[in-house]
Amino acid sequence: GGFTKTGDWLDWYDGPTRPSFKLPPGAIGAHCHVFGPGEKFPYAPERKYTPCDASKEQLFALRDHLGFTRNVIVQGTCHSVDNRALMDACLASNGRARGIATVRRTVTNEELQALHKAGVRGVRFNFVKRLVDFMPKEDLREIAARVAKLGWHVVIYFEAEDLPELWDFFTSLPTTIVVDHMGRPDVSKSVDGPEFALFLKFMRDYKNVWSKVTCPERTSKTGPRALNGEEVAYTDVIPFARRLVEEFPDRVLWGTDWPHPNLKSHMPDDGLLVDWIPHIAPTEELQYKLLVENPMRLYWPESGQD
Ligand SMILES: O=C(O)/C=C(\C=C(/O)C(=O)O)C(=O)O
Repeated sequence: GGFTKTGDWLDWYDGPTRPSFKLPPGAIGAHCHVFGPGEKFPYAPERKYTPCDASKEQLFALRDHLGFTRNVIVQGTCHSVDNRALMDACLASNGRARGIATVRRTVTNEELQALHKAGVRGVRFNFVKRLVDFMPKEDLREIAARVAKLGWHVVIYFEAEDLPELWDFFTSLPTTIVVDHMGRPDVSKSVDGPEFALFLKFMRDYKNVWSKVTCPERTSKTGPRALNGEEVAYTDVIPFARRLVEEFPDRVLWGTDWPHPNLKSHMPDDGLLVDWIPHIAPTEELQYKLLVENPMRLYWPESGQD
């Protein structure tokens, strides 16, 4: 167990525990990354951080160790618009991985077709300042309109305080929208406060908006071990994730976010992250929607059955 440190942030947790929570058959980890390996898939010169290498083989081994059947792999900003590592992992997965790519408006139709053939089903728009220099909104609108024709959706990553200014842009997108990490709520504020109320309004008023109830380790102030000694991790994030699961049971997704880029305070044991799921999805029905039905409908619709 434990972690080593390369570059400017912690490496992923080596030797994760086997979860005590039994994932339902067909469970899908709907947010993770592959990084490099750098000598085969070089990191983008314009990146704002250099990750540790995190290969498809290591991702698939973790998938099997935790008990997932499929993965959705999300392009990391450290690879920018070079989706080769993502495509390589999806193609190597025997249909068990789908991808979310990053593209510029100059992407050709042939490139989009190749991405689709590899298993890509969406693009990611990132509004986190420490990760990227933003693309112009008109570029993003054009990309969204083009990928909508492929049946793809748009994954958005932003910080809660930026939702008001991004509201008009987000609510004008023509596709399904999947929000990364609940829009990073400030969990020191009340779950019934005005800040999270805006996010709830986003999902209540726009039925095409989904959210990943992920990354408690990025927003929690109580940290990996509750200060109250309950031994439940990230207790301050549970009310936010649970509210979304219970109010929007058909529009939530979950994933480990392995290999957890840019974490500095600690590195979560992925097995313990899986054990967090029953705290936010307290019934078998909610767990099955979160982990199987919803991601299957969005990423493997052709498979019909779960
Ligand atoms: O892995 C995550 O989803 C979160 C982060 C990084 C990225 O998403 C990325 O570089 O693409 C972060 O918050 O640093």
